[in-house]
Amino acid sequence: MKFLPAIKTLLVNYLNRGTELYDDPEKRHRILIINWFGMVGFSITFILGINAYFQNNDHLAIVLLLSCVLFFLSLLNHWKFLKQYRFETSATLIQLSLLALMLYLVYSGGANNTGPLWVFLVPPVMMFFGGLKGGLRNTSVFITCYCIIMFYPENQLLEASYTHEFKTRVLYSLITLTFLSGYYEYSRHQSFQHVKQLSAKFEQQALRDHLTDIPNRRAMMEQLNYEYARVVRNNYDMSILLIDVDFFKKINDKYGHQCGDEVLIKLAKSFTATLRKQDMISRWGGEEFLILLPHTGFNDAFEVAEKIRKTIQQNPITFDDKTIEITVSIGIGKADIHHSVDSAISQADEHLYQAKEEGRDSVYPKVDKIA
Ligand SMILES: Nc1nc2c(ncn2[C@@H]2O[C@H](COP(=O)(O)OP(=O)(O)OP(=O)(O)O)[C@@H](O)[C@H]2O)c(=O)[nH]1
Repeated sequence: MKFLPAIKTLLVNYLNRGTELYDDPEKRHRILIINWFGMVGFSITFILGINAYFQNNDHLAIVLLLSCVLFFLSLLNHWKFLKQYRFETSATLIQLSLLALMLYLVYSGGANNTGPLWVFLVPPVMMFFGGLKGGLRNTSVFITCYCIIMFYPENQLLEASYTHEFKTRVLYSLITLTFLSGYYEYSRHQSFQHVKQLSAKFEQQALRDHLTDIPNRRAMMEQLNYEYARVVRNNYDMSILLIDVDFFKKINDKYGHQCGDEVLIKLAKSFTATLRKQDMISRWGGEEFLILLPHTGFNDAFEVAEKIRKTIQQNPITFDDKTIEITVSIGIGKADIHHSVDSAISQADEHLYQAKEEGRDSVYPKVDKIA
């Protein structure tokens, strides 16, 4: 029994082969199905083919072993083209092999006239591979072919012989199963879409600050690293502004925490309105905001910072009929091929400290202090 976990790992690894190449869950699902059905189809047709051979049912043995080869080829093609997403061809090949095999079993009766019992595989497998639309289309084509073979006048298209009741019962069951499989596929798709939307929403929420509804620190770190990769590639500058609200504790103490929250929301809006489209603002933490200015050197960053400082200073915030004078201090940091994102953040932090030391309502360094 010790080998059971090893077999399980082997099977899971086999089934997931190639799924790691894609992020899209739909593609991963399709790869999983091809791996799974390719293996099941290959094994079953191989075993039944050998069995038919030993029972001297040569025709059936040939058809089954031929299908087995087709399943194997589709798997080979699938693995070969995994990275190019050309495994659609494999999916089509598997479906065609299955449909042809099923029609042959209906026509010939298979082993002791039990062949038509396999046709119940068709609706679920077609839905798995083709989704609701493709599955319904392929199953309808199959049912039409089934009807032509089974109900052609005087059984001229049949090698086996079945009773009329048997043919119709199989047909009714097949149609019922088609509806059930279709409904199952529809619900699966709906739940899948729902989960996808939810996870996109959560992902979005995880990157936004709940209070101000601007990107949070995590989102900013992602963007800083993304932007820095471009800085290194193209050898240009980028600047960051670290903004801190002056004496914010006093606002909370004097007007209450709710007012403090409102001030932060309005400040976030004001910063956003002042910036260019390509700039990005984030709530860095508490009463601190960090702005990313791509493609911007110290001089231009200073101008932007001054504009922000003056706008805040000249536009007091109103809350419950009270007018609250606000000022901010801003530290500038610069990243280039020699200075990483982390060093730019530390620099902005030091400069913010200098701006506070200068008496607040200030930007540091000043243009004239920039070498
Ligand atoms: N209302 C509100 N207050 C916050 C929030 N986050 C942080 N604060 C408050 O912000 C205040 C920051 O105070 P300090 O770090 O002492 O700084 P300051 O009063 O702004 O003084 P300086 O930075 O030196 O000008 C603290 O009282 C925090 O409780 C928030 O989301 N909402």
